[in-house]
Amino acid sequence: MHFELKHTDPHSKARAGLIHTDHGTIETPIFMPVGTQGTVKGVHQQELRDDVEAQIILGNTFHLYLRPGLDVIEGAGGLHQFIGWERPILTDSGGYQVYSLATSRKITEEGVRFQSHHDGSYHFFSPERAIDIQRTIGADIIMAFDECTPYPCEYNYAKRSMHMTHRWLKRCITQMDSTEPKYGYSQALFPIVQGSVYPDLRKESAEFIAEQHAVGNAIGGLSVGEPDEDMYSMTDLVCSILPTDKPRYLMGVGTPVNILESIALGVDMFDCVMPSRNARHGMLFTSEGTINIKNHKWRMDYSPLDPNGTTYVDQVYTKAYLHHLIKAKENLAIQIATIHNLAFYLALVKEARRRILDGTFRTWKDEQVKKLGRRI
Ligand SMILES: N#Cc1ccc(CCNc2nc3cc4nc(N)[nH]c(=O)c4cc3[nH]2)cc1
Repeated sequence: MHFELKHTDPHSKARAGLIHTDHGTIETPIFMPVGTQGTVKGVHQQELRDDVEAQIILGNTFHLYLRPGLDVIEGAGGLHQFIGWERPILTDSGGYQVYSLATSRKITEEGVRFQSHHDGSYHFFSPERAIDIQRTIGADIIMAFDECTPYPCEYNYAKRSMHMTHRWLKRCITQMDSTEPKYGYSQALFPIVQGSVYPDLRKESAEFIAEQHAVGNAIGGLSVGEPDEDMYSMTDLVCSILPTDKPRYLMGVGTPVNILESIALGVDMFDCVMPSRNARHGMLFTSEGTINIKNHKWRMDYSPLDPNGTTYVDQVYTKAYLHHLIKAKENLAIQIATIHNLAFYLALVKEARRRILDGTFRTWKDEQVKKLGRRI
């Protein structure tokens, strides 16, 4: 994997680039739809490719390891083969999911012991194990095994947690360097910056991660309940330290406004369950603001989902129809709403990239931020 920085906006820290992987090239800034269990819920891989125009999707080590299990994925020849997705995949290492999902978990220097939320069985993830599991899943970009520091937390807790993540990172790098890809294409390891919302810890963590000279770097421990201002200030500080010639991935972010503001701070990659999760609850992101399609006001509104929408669902289906489907709890409702929201996120970052390249990003971003926050 290698990153080509094509252009940096003169009026902000926004960048446009290309990430070259063995499964194809990704244009940055990019949004990565989340396919936790090997599927972006409710959407076919072909729709992801052709209608959403997704360039890379996320899988999840913690979930895939528990179900369907590594034997099933390895037997298929890796996750790309198993799910029929030929473009790039990134897997998160499980650090965040163990912390947010496992029934019980015990963290020691060695790793994390946890109980499956499916059947109560006990499991153990060490940094080495997390790398081996991601080798078996076969994603193009894999994440270091870290502790996502909870928010809020005391300074000393954040410091101890960050230093353990740094020790775990060294173990991940050693394990990565002493193992090979299993399916014949290369895999890249991204380290993850921690340090909670403490500037001195964030600086120390960003400097430590930068010293590892990885092919890409992630910013973790954010979008965990902290105020947006803290997310932006920590992101700005970390991006000012991370190398400019490597992609920066801000994990778990976020709303359309969070994404545009973070692009302006120098972030290149994003993932968030929000567009797909909101879709399942009837919350649509549109060019004029957010819509709750369950609201009675849409019952006889025969206008398209989004007149400026980029995919066929935006033109073919009306607000009234989707209102009916979601009220009737029809499966098609989730499919239409999810394709719409994901296409909205991909179109947003695609337009941001175009604006960065033609030098109009800053004013466009400020206009968008005003519109996107509106509820209609
Ligand atoms: N709807 C919805 C919705 C649900 C959850 C979220 C928060 C996602 N935030 C988030 N994901 C993360 C993953 C992460 N993975 C790892 N390995 N490490 C992190 O520090 C980390 C931090 C994260 N922060 C945001 C929106």
